Amino acid sequence: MTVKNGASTPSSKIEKSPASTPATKSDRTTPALTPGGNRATAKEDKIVVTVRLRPLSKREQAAKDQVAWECIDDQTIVQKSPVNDRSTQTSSFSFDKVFGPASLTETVYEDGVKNVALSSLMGINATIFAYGQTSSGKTYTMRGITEKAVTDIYHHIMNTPEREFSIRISGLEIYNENVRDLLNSESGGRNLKLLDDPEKGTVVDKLVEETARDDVHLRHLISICEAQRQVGETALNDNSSRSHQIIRLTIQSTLRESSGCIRSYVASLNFVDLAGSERAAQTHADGTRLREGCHINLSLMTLTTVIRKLSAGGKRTGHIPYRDSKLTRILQHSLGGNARTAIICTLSPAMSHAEQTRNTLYFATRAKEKEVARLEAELRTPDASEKDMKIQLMEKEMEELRRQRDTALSEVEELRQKMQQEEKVINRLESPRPVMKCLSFSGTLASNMNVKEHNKIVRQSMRKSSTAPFTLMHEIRKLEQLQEQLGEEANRALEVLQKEVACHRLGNQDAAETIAKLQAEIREMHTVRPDLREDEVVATNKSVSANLKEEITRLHTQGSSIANLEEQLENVQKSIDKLVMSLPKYDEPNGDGEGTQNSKSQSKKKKLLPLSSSSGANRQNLLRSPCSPLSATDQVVETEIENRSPVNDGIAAAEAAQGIEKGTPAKTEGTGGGDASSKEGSGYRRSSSVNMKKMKQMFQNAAEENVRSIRTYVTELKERVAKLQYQKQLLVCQVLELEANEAAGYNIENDEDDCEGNEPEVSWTVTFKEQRQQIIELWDVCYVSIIHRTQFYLLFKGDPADQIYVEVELRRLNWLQQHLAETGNASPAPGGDEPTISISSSIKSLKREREFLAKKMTRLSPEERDTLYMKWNIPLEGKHRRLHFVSKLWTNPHDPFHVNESAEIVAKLVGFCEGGKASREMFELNFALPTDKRPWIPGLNHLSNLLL
Ligand SMILES: Nc1ncnc2c1ncn2[C@@H]1O[C@H](COP(=O)(O)OP(=O)(O)OP(=O)(O)O)[C@@H](O)[C@H]1O
Repeated sequence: MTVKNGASTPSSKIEKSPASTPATKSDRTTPALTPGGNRATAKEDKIVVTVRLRPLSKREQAAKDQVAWECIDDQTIVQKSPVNDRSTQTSSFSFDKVFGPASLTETVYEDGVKNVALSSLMGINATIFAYGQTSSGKTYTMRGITEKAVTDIYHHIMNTPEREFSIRISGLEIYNENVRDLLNSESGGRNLKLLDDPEKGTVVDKLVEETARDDVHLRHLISICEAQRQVGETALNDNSSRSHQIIRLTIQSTLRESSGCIRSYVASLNFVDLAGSERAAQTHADGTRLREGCHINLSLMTLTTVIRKLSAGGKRTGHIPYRDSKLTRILQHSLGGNARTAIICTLSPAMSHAEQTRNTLYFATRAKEKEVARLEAELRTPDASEKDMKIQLMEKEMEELRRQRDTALSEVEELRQKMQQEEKVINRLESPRPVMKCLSFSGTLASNMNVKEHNKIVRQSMRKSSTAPFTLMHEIRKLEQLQEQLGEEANRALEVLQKEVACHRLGNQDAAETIAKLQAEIREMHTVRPDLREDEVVATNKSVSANLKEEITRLHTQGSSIANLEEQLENVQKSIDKLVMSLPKYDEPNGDGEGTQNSKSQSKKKKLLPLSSSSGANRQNLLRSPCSPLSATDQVVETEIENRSPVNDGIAAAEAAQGIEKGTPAKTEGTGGGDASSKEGSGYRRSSSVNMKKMKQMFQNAAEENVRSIRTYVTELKERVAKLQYQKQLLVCQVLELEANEAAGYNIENDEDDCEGNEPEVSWTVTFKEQRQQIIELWDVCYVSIIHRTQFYLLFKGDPADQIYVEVELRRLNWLQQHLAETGNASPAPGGDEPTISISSSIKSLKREREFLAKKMTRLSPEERDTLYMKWNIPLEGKHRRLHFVSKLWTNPHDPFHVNESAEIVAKLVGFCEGGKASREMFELNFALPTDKRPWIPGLNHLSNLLL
């Protein structure tokens, strides 16, 4: 925070009763801190308070109302008063900025709001309030401000290609302490509940939150909120001046690099258009007495009280009544803590409204006092710049923690050895011989009693000095054990799995090669031996089929080992989960910057999983996994530095407040160590200056990071297993195709001929797109299972390694299409073992599948369902809307957007879409189902029969 010295504000020269204004109050104590703002650049303030004076309205002009206020410079507004006015009321007010009647909203935004609003892009919560009496211009100002903020936000996004942004929006209105969703027209003004979330604070239950696709979409959603509020106005008459509107943007951004680091910001930006302030003022005018018939706006009153209490700053203010109203509960984190706030107080210039205007200015003054109080409190610390330096030191120390941890561990090791030696010395002292030796050696001890006393003192002093290292060592040993347990278990399991997967991959490669060979042979037969007789072709087909069958049998035997493999993967997953559960949760400071002494039960939990030097081998193994390109500690450091959420800042603040000295070992006193402690092992003293709590946190983070990387690795393994399974099934398809051709007496079409004409330079990407589109269209005409489509679509996205799957799927579908065309609606062969695939059986299967998915719609919340119904034009009041909705999925193969969305929805319904990892999780899920539970995949009925 830069503080400019000096200049008194212009207001101090004009004020009639300076003592009553906050400006002079501050001037008296710390002249550099006038709220008017020469003190500091507004952009650095946590609360920026500005006022905007609108022009006289037409109505006021018509009523010949007089202009009562004047902005004499860009920070001061004064009341014009008749010459003979002897009132002692304050007539001059100073703020960060004062905007006169000619000011544009753009200027108000640029000078009073922009910096606060844009801090939300850096992970700092920000709130913009418009406060003022009815018709003073709150909505007028707030609309323009919101519009400009949206423009700037998207401008920033465009200019920050290295980060990926996501913006979510929600809107609500608080009227008469009822919370109404402004984005959900169907809620019919339902009062939403407020819930206390231990992590997020107060949350509005069932509030719709939409993700904005782009700026146009975001503006559209904002306009829906505005429109909803207007609907409410008509229905509730006067509610515009009594209701508060909050539009909340949640802005999240992540660095687009595959470093595996979290490196993300998330913060909310609230635009709050408050109710007319005269409601609160009326009640104030009467003290706390309720005026009969006048409905008091509880939220606004509480907001005023909260601001007043906060403005008492360093003085003991006691309880801050955030919870007394819905508005202050919802905005609690934006009013206190590390959030940034801009308050725009809108004023009518009319003489007839002078009193209300004055009340608004008092409110603005109190709000600014809050900032002044904060700064004063900051200045009361011995040296503000020293505090800044401490924060910087802390940040630097984050980088050094890894090194310090290693140093600490090796020092502990040294200490342990030293102590062992000391123990030996003690033992020698306790035994008779060493006593004699000691006696004879020193020659200064007069009696046996003296020797005993001496030994006792030595022992006591050694034990005292050893208390802290013992505790630390004990702690570290426990951590090492846990770490080793995790490392060994995971490494052992992974090693086995890696081997098995490699074997299976080899086996399947063999199979693929066999097919390729067989196909080549067939091609040869057609090209080299055109003279081949039909019966010879059939015979050859049979042998091809037999070969493939052999292959399938082999794969089938592999099936059980794949199942084993999956089981083992599950076990690894479970043991990892168990270990993760056993990881202790460390106390974290709360948002108010106070170190939370978490519940006793938490503090009783087991301690940490460190990466200790002695478990270096395990650590190396774990970190060598493909998903962990950075060392865990690097990641922790980066995450902590990047993630400047108020909570994290709170940690730093809390520690600063507790006066934790970092990197200044000499100042730290060992507990119970006494002189002996301070003399003994300076190495340990250095390590003990490292904040133990932080060090533990580092260990925990590192261990968790390892677990995460193992998890990712296991997920990858699972994916590979799923692909192997799929490959196996596709091979079965080939046999099926051959058999069908054989039964129909066809020669095998050499589809490879199609490929021969392809220019080699045609890129796989282009081919993939074309083939996938063909596949999508064929799925549609063949009534293929939509779960299968979803799986395939999400799993095979154009990776060159997918080529074989895409080609075989295309081939299978071509065959299926032909087959369906030929069999038409043929019934199953009477007495036949295998059901014939027909159009009607496929349609039936598909219908059953849609019914199954309709039931799965319960996986979505009612709000999610309603949003989807609206989007997909399903009447919300329809009786069978779930089925109606599901029946629309995967019905338009020509619309890529439709296809993509259908796939995502189906994936979600089946339950493998969480965390946006549909493609990873979905495949295994499908194959995890017993084949008899997946009867809807045409063609796979055959396969399962063959496989069983
Ligand atoms: N700075 C301004 N310049 C010109 N006209 C303004 C300005 N501010 C407000 N107005 C006009 O004054 C009228 C009242 O403004 P607005 O509706 O924004 O007030 P409000 O404080 O939101 O009122 P309410 O509390 O009833 O919602 C509107 O017609 C608006 O166009």
